[in-house]
Amino acid sequence: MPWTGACWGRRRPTSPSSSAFPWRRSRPWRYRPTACRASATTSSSPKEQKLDWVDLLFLATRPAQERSLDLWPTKPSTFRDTLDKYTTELASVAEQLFRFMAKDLGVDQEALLGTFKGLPQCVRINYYPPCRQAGKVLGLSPHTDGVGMTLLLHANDVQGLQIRKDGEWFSVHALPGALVVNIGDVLEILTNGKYRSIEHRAVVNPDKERITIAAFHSVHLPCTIGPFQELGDARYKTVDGLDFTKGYFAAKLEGRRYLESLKL
Ligand SMILES: O=C(O)CCC(=O)C(=O)O
Ligand SMILES: [Fe+2]
Repeated sequence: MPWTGACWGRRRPTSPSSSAFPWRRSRPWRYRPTACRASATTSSSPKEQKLDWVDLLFLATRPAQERSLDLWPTKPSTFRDTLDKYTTELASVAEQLFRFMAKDLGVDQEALLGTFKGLPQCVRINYYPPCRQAGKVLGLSPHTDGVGMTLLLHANDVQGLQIRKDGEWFSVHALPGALVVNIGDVLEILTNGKYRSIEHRAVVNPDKERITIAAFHSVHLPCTIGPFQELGDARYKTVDGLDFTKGYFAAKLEGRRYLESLKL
């Protein structure tokens, strides 16, 4: 997403120790409010407020000058290099997918790619600890991604992603090692609703920890986000890229979906 820097986030009330996240032993939690979404799930009353059952590490990975390397873990020693290589490969996958989509839609490839110029990218590494009362918590509450496209890897092949269709939740059974491609709000606007951004959430496993890596591919700022003219009468307002980002987070904090307000 179009944030910069990095953050250490803690989004659940208790925090059992874990060998999967060695940096947790060496550093206290650190927050950079300007660089992360550290909000808890919103609800009508603070008493009912629930926190997501997830520990997360959020890092800006592209463009390279946006990286806050001081916040990139140094343990294991392969972490930085591996993340660098992995995210570089993912950016190429995202570019190819954007090209295929443009071809499929009959819109100019370069115009579509121009919105994502330089392939700005952030990564969110999610660690969902097991929870005996899994039915009472959510790993990640329902949301849509405020980006073009998210590539999600089930790093330890434990399932838990669900999508909402026609008001019902369905489990996604990701193939081992496969990337799940999530369409984000920006692509829904650009494609005039031909590609729909999907509402999703993560549930927690009672016995197994779950680790996922979400790579968000967001717009290049400054830009404007609006439907391609080739795709018929606009069904969404055109909005400035920065205003979109602000609107997305403001609405999210209030438990609303910003995209709805952009529909014509
Ligand atoms: O971990 C998952 O299954 C979903 C992650 C996700 O939706 C996100 O990080 O935005
Ligand atoms: Fe998501």
